[in-house]
Amino acid sequence: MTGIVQQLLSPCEGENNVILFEKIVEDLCTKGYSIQHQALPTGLSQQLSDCQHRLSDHNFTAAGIGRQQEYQKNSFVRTDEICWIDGTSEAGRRWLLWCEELKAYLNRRLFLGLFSFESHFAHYAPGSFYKRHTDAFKGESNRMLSLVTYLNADWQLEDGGELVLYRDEADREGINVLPRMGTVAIFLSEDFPHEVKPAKRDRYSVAGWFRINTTHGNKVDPPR
Ligand SMILES: O=C(O)CCC(=O)C(=O)O
Ligand SMILES: [Fe+2]
Repeated sequence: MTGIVQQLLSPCEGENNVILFEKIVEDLCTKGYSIQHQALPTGLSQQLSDCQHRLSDHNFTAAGIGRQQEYQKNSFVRTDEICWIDGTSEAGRRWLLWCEELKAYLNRRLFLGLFSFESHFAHYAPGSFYKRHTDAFKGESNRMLSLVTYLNADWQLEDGGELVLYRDEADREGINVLPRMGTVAIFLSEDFPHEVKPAKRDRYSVAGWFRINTTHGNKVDPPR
């Protein structure tokens, strides 16, 4: 663990993280994905939720698909709104540090060579969705691991809005994940098509990606 991260964590929080991170490692090795409930350190989900609610509407923009020049809004595919997390808020900083710690742990245990992390708040208004998609295409992207955490208290089955994670292209059934406060879903970005079903309530989350560095020759890896 890096010094700065260690300083900001209580000993107990550090230990809990290691137990959780090890479960994630085991799941990633055996299944390629991991779903963990009440995974975030005490208070962090609530802190993120408060932070997201304090952000006003103008901080959020309609989400798009694709990267850089190919980036485009496409309301057939997704209708959520997003706001990137840059670490200017206390909640954002704590979240980024936790993800940094997870990244270091995964690199140490699995030699993944994860290099950077990017994440955003997302808001799905009632009826919003994100159709079946893959976060990275084989050989084309440097997104290696996708991570989502949810910020919705008292979410019930009838509220809809599940994340459905498909084991491969042929899988039509999938694994359903309710977007409940503190649940974390993490999966190999290239291997798991997934979708967000329309919800009946406002659905709040943070989605993020661990990336490897694809800088080579004189082509520098862009930040996003
Ligand atoms: O919110 C979720 O459950 C998943 C979001 C997602 O797939 C994405 O932002 O790429
Ligand atoms: Fe996705």
